Amino acid sequence: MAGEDIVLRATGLTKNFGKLDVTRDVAIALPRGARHALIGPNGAGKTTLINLLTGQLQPDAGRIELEGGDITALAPANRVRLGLSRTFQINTLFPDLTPIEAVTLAVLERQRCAGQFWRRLASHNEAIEESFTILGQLGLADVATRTTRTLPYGQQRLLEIALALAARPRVLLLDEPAAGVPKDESAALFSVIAALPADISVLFIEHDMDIVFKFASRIIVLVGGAVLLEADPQTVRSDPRVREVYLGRGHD
Ligand SMILES: Nc1ncnc2c1ncn2[C@@H]1O[C@H](COP(=O)(O)OP(=O)(O)OP(=O)(O)O)[C@@H](O)[C@H]1O
Repeated sequence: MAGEDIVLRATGLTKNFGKLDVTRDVAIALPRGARHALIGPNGAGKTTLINLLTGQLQPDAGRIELEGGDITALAPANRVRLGLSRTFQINTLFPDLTPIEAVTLAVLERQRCAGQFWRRLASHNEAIEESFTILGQLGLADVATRTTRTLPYGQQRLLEIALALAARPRVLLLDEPAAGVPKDESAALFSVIAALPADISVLFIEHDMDIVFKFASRIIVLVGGAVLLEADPQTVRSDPRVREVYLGRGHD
């Protein structure tokens, strides 16, 4: 749309698994600083859409643009380099490293990719400092030197986000960031996500509607692989089609 600062845009995205249409002509536009939720019943195609955006899957048709550049054919690592990072539903951490070790390695990896790795010692000190800043943003400074496996699960999920932030993303795609976290801790986790730097655009998948309505500025509703509705929380909450999809399938 004219005048809007769209960071990530997908148009006509289509993906089939055999006879199953998992993604059907999907168009999304994520503005700078977005805190958008992607919701939909089980099997709606939410994870598949994230996998298409990040390059884990190739679409059968459609186009994906990051800051106006066509990234549709790029490998996931190249998309990360351009500023598109993600987290996964499942835990992907190294349990024996400490948060500061893990995030510093991720920062060094980013620098290596940018060809700055051989600035050596100064670079390493900067990487450690940057890592402490990232851990601080996520409320993990106090546990920076504890072994990851000893951290409460909510903090491990935040560490996943810290690792994604080490790539300095412009867009962060979070696939159920609170999966496995006790319900009373997930609001705290989402408060931290909401407070991430304002220039990072966030799209998150979340099943808990209380959380979605509290933390999303806009909501994309995916049903049967297609976008049923994209609107503000109030509009989504009162839309009869959305109520039908959820109430009709036993969700609250
Ligand atoms: N690699 C694959 N091969 C075949 N079918 C797949 C594959 N990945 C996903 N599917 C199917 O595509 C559909 C969409 O799956 P997807 O995981 O994207 O949904 P989802 O909305 O993320 O679901 P959930 O909320 O349960 O995580 C499902 O019917 C799933 O079984």
